[in-house]
Amino acid sequence: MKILAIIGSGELGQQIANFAINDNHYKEIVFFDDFTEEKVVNGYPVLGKSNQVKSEYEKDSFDELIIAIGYKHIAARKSFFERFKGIIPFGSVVHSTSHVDSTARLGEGIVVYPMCIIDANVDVKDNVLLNIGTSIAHDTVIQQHCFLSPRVAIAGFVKVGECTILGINCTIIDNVEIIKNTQIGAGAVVIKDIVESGLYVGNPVRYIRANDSI
Ligand SMILES: CC(=O)SCCNC(=O)CCNC(=O)[C@H](O)C(C)(C)COP(=O)(O)OP(=O)(O)OC[C@H]1O[C@@H](n2cnc3c(N)ncnc32)[C@H](O)[C@@H]1OP(=O)(O)O
Repeated sequence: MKILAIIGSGELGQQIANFAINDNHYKEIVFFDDFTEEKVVNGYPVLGKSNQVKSEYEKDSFDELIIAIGYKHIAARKSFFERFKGIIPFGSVVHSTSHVDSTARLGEGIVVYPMCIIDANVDVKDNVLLNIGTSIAHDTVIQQHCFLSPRVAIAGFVKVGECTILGINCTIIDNVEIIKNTQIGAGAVVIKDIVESGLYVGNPVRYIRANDSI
């Protein structure tokens, strides 16, 4: 079994670390974090800042990398992934209680929390996080760096653009396309294409403002 490095030792990183160990995906965890001086977080060592990731990889301190930066900093999520792509191998954690159809494709660096369903021909691109109980129906594509909150429900043939944040319990009907850098609020219902990036809420969704987290 391998050693996983996680960038970000906050709550998200700690959750991913626990899934990775308790669900038997990795044998050890190490953190990198630009914002803590702690040497150990939740029992896992912090090896340094993000500028030490490459040198620690070269010293064999870990095997694979995952970015644990959440929806409040989605641009940083993307930028860390791009900084290390092709230099450090990305890992993934797909919780064993989730169902992934054999025809689905999962990218690098993805995290699938417990009790998710990823149906036939779904394409989840690199560095996407699916939070607990999210369902993605057949032939849907989730582009890179997206953050899906708990219990998001997506119907078939949907296209979600990169760096999109889907709020808890939102619903997207079939054949809809959502442009990149969009944020959808909690419990919202998307019934037609979203062609302008921004923040949307309600049922059916309405645009409220530009998206500050992108
Ligand atoms: C494991 C985890 O925890 S993962 C994270 C899960 N968390 C989420 O999914 C959070 C999703 N966030 C939301 O839904 C937030 O309400 C946001 C991002 C949509 C907006 O937050 P804010 O920027 O603080 O907006 P604010 O509260 O000022 O609301 C702006 C307007 O939108 C309305 N509004 C905000 N959120 C919603 C919503 N989810 N549904 C309907 N209307 C909403 C407000 O009533 C307000 O309307 P008004 O101007 O007519 O009074």
